[in-house]
Amino acid sequence: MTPLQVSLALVIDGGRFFVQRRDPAARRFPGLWEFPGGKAEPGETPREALLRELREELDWEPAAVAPLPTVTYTYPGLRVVFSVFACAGPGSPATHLGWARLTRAQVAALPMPEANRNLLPLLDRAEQELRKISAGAENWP
Ligand SMILES: Nc1nc2c([nH]c(=O)n2[C@@H]2O[C@H](COP(=O)(O)OP(=O)(O)OP(=O)(O)O)[C@@H](O)[C@H]2O)c(=O)[nH]1
Repeated sequence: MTPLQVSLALVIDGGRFFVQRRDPAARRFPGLWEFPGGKAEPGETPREALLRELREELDWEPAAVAPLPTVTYTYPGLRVVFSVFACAGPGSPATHLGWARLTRAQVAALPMPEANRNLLPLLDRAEQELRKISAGAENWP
């Protein structure tokens, strides 16, 4: 099974994570909550796919991006490799979907696609990793 490469953003502001609600008419996971992101196109790196999806979905560009460990999850007939990034920056993501900025505990209580249970431990690391790059790197404003 060739895995699907998906890039996801844990967008953090004030200790809260940005989540959006899938279209209730979507074919897969209608009405469930998810992190912004999507499938990589051929030839794209995970980071390029992330930035493109954020631009397309949210009209937003993160000022800081910290890679987190990759998570693999197998749905019936579909293996997905999630490249997860902690993201932060000024400005407000804009989406026509329902959205919210929630604490980790609130995110954990949401109806989400099954794979997202395996992403929850990364929420604890996300802020820590962003702090590291803000301490050392030039990609923080
Ligand atoms: N963006 C996003 N995708 C997720 C999450 N959790 C999860 O299992 N996925 C799955 O990862 C894939 C993301 O691809 P996508 O966002 O480009 O796809 P899509 O839902 O628009 O189209 P699809 O209906 O063909 O799956 C989907 O299969 C989606 O169901 C999540 O939190 N965020």
